This record gives sequence, C-alpha cells and structure tokens, in this order.
Amino acid sequence: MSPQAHIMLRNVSVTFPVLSFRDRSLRSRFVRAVTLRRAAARPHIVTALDGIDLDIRAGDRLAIVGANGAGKTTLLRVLAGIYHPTAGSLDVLGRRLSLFDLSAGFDEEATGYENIMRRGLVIGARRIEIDARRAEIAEFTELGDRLDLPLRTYSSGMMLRLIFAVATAVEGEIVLLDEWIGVGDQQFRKKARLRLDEIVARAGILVLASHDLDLIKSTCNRAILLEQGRIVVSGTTEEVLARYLGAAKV
Ligand SMILES: Nc1ncnc2c1ncn2[C@@H]1O[C@H](COP(=O)(O)OP(=O)(O)OP(=O)(O)O)[C@@H](O)[C@H]1O
Repeated sequence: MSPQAHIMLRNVSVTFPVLSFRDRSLRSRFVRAVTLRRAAARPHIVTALDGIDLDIRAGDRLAIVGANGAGKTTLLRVLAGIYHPTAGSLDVLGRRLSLFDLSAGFDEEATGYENIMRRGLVIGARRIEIDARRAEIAEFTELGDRLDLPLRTYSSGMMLRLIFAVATAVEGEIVLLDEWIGVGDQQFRKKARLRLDEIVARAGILVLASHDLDLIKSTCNRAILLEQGRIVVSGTTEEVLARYLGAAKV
C-alpha cells in the first residue's frame, strides 16, 4: 500500500451548459438573430457538483452514495482527471487506475491485441508497461487466437473478458471504480473477482461509486452521501448508509 497517495478537493464545482433542443433549432436561432439580437443565447446550466471539499488519504476505502443524478459519476470522473472542475481545485498524489467507463478506448475494427493497447492507454497505463504485460493480459482473457480478430466479431462475454483483463493488469495507487463488474461466465467471474480483490488490496486509495450497499459495506471504511452535487454527510460507512437509507425511506 502506498502511504503517499492523497487526493484533495477544495470547493470543486462542475457545471454543464446545456442548450435545449428548441434553442438549437434553426428556426429559433433565426428568430433570435432577427428579433432578439440583444439577448445572447443563454444555455441552461446543470450543476453536477457544487462546492465539494474532500480529503482522501492512503488507507481510505471511500464509497460515494446518492440517488440517481446526485453527482457520483461526475465526481469519479473529476477524480480520474476526465472532467476538470469548472471551479475550485483538485490535487492528486499517486497514480490513478480508472476502472469505470469500461468500454472507453475500444475500436470495433481493431483486433483484440490492438485493443489491449488502446484500452490500456485510456485507463492510464504506459505503452511500455502494456507491451510488457501483453502476454499476461492475453492469457488472462483465455481468448487465444481470437485476439487476432477484430473486436466486432466478439460475443459480449468475450468483450468483457478483454475489458477486464486489461483493466486488472495495470496497477494504480488510487483505484476508481463504479461497480464491481459481474463479467463473463461463472468460472471467469470468480477469477475476475479474485484479481480485482488483489488490485484493491494493493491500492493506497479506493473510491467506489455504487448503488450496491452490500458491496459498499464489505469494501469501504468511509463514505460520503451526495445530494444534488453537494456532500450532505461524510463519515464512516455505517453512519452514512444509515442516513442514506433513512432519507431513502421518506
Ligand atoms: N455531460 C453532461 N451534460 C449535462 N448534464 C450532465 C452531464 N453529465 C451529468 N450531467 C448531470 O449532472 C448530474 C449528475 O450526474 P451524474 O451522472 O454524476 O449522477 P450519478 O449520481 O452518477 O447518477 P446515477 O446514479 O443515475 O448514475 C445530473 O443532473 C446529470 O443529468
């Protein structure tokens, strides 16, 4: 476990400007252009995160909980460096391994082997590192010669094997997860779960955004509850889940 890993967010907000369908139509743009020159197009602003202050230290297994649309995925993407805060600051010490947005980086026309490299680069690995682990990743997939064929020829279970093999061959001090992945058939799932457990055990920090409360209870030692992009409770997993479940019953 890395004692140095650390994440610090100060007053982090993320907003998305959204043009409504009507606003984007040619007619409305024309009408605006000829009749309302003074009124600049004002997109609707969605606030996904609102003033987040958070410190995550080595040893923390942090769960992010909250209702649909509360901001969990957005926060995970900020922690991964995929989204930049529109306000506030993020400091990250330690190498991040992003085990969510599972299919990002794949190319249907490229072979399994080519996709191993593409996907590895997307999740934060270095080229040299993926090259060094190529044989190990290939072996983990158990796909054999099929790795020479384009991804579009794969069944969904085969695709998941590839995704998972790449994801778990790369180590990170900070592991970012959205759900533990129930991949493939029974035999592969067991193997996948064991590999994921090893990665998490070695990581200094785990951040898990999930609706799976049993998984959270068995994995996390801290939690935050998000509501409309704000942290409303922060504490031990038990405290936060009690509040979340209480609120959910109302
Ligand atoms: N790219 C985007 N453009 C506009 N709004 C967005 C975008 N991404 C997220 N949002 C909005 O930000 C808010 C938070 O979304 P987010 O996906 O982070 O929620 P979540 O807690 O992960 O939800 P769920 O549990 O349903 O996955 C929501 O209101 C969502 O509609």
